[in-house]
Amino acid sequence: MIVFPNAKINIGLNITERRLDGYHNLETVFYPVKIFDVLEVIEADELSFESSGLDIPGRAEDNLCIKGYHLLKKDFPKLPPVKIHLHKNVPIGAGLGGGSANAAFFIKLMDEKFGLGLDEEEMMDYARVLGADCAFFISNRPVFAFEKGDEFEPVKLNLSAYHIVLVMPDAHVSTAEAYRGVKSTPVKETVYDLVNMPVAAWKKHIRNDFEVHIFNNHPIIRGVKATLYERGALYASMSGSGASVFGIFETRPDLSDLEETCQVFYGV
Ligand SMILES: C[C@@](CO)(OP(=O)(O)O)[C@H](O)COP(=O)(O)OP(=O)(O)OC[C@H]1O[C@@H](n2ccc(N)nc2=O)[C@H](O)[C@@H]1O
Ligand SMILES: Nc1ncnc2c1ncn2[C@@H]1O[C@H](COP(=O)(O)OP(=O)(O)O)[C@@H](O)[C@H]1O
Repeated sequence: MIVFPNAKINIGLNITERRLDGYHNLETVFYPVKIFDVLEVIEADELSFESSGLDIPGRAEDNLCIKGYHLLKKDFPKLPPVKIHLHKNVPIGAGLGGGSANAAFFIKLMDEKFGLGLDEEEMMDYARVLGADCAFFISNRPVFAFEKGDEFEPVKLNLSAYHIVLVMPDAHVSTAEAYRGVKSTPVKETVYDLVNMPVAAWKKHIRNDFEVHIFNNHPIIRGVKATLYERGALYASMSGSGASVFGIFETRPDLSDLEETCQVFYGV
């Protein structure tokens, strides 16, 4: 069975407070975008994981798909071993939730392939164990996310009339690095309401709290955002903890100069 896990972008990201468990409470809107990995699972004699495409840092046994398998196996001991092949295309350390999407799609695939009978809420509970933004990819619809980024409220947001461009500069930001340097600030207006404004008004109101210190550590990312605005973006922002930056345009911009140093995805 083959599925195509997609990426997400964050529209607004406010870190509202540090929690007693070491995590942070946040507010953001998760929006799915059309950049895809390919994930194939077949029944096999033993459990295995292999990948092609982009190199995934870390050991195969730490891959979120394998972690997802062990998590399900605890509750479904009769699950047979599987061979997992992941073709990695979504940039890593990009703030695009690629690993989380793989894990969530793995859970959905296993549920369907082996008739586990899980409903959406149950699959989201498994996903939450694997990563804060993992549960979003179970429903994979635009949501306002709060608490650790793993509680959701649906939002009516449709950006299909726009041309979204995603730029991945030659920089890598780990989620842990991003949270270590962030300053939490209370929100005056919630992004749940702010996304109802016209996209052209977002620039003045919607911010990503990680940008301040990540731009200082990685000025190349600040430069990409500035370029997107110069080329006519209605709104541009780093996604999640970076390093990718997205721009929302009315029409496809010319970013051929950026393509020399960055990976550019048009029309996502
Ligand atoms: C920053 C965000 C924003 O959408 O996405 P990415 O940029 O990674 O895609 C998410 O909060 C990333 O969620 P996720 O990548 O699932 O994080 P996890 O694996 O659960 O946590 C990695 C580390 O980040 C920190 N962390 C994560 C989530 C959170 N609400 N508070 C935190 O402080 C913790 O130090 C944790 O050990
Ligand atoms: N299936 C996977 N795809 C990508 N990264 C994975 C996966 N499983 C585990 N990881 C680990 O998660 C880290 C973060 O990956 P990713 O989710 O792509 O980044 P981000 O949190 O910035 O969106 C990687 O450095 C890698 O070590």
